[in-house]
Amino acid sequence: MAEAPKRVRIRHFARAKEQGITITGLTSYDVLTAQIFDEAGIDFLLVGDSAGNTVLGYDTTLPVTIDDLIPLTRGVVRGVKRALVVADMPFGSYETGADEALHTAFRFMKETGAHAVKLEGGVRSAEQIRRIVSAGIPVMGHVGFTPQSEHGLGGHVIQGRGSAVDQLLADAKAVEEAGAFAVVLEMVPAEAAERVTAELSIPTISVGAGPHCDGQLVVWTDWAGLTSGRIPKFVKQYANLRTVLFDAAVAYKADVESGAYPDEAHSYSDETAEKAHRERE
Ligand SMILES: Nc1nc(=O)c2c([nH]1)NC[C@@H]1CN(c3ccc(C(=O)N[C@@H](CCC(=O)O)C(=O)O)cc3)CN21
Ligand SMILES: CC(C)C(=O)C(=O)O
Ligand SMILES: [Mg+2]
Repeated sequence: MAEAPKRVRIRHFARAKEQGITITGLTSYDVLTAQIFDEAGIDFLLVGDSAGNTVLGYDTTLPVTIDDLIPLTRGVVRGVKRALVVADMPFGSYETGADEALHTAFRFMKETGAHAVKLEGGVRSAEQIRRIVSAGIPVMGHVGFTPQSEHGLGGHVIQGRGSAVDQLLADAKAVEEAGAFAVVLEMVPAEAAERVTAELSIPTISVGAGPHCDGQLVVWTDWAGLTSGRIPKFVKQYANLRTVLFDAAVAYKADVESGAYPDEAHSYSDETAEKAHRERE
């Protein structure tokens, strides 16, 4: 998306699709990364329930609660001037029906200042999306591989292969018809994502869904080389923060143990001694 908008709004998502301008998103879970990504011109920040993996150390997103995500989302909102902030609704916070979904969306909007919410599921979540949108809250959909149903789907399985593209398309269309302003396609073949993107009027956002979507999104800790262990095949690494921080920690420990840190420049002294020191210089 061009730098132009002062603040990214859902109309800029629609305009980007019309004009063929690609939308860029990253996850964020704290104020410092939000400031950096916002200054870099990233169009939207998702405070993902992937925080379960990246912040809280769980193996899946299933244990993540609304109360876990609210303070993280608040931090991200405080860090942005331009980017649109999307709050991810966690597992167990919207599935029982439209009332529960709207109640959860209200909590995120009132308690965090986020600009939109996201929830997983196509046909099965259409009533929830419709109700939240009718209350004036923008919704981002999420179809294809939906991590909150990882056990139901039987693992990290690519969705929409072969004839399963029909179900993918039906889910994406249900999200669009329910009033969502954009839809995430996660872990689907590039050809299937291309077809969905062509058939929808709202922008598609790829998470491992190839180059033909209207936007791209990635979990920032994977992309920056901070995540330990395996990262999904679709992630390209743009930095190696794990090595940067490891080397810094090793150097710091060595300096502390040798007495090289803290030196005079990084210590306070008595005021009068400090003044005398300055006068000597
Ligand atoms: N750190 C992180 N990155 C993510 O992309 C992410 C999360 N956490 N948590 C929520 C979901 C879960 N997602 C995932 C998790 C794992 C794979 C993965 O390991 N995929 C394998 C192939 C499948 C397998 O063998 O398990 C791959 O190599 O792409 C993909 C998406 C995407 N989301
Ligand atoms: C992977 C993205 C789409 C997500 O839902 C998350 O980060 O929680
Ligand atoms: Mg999520």
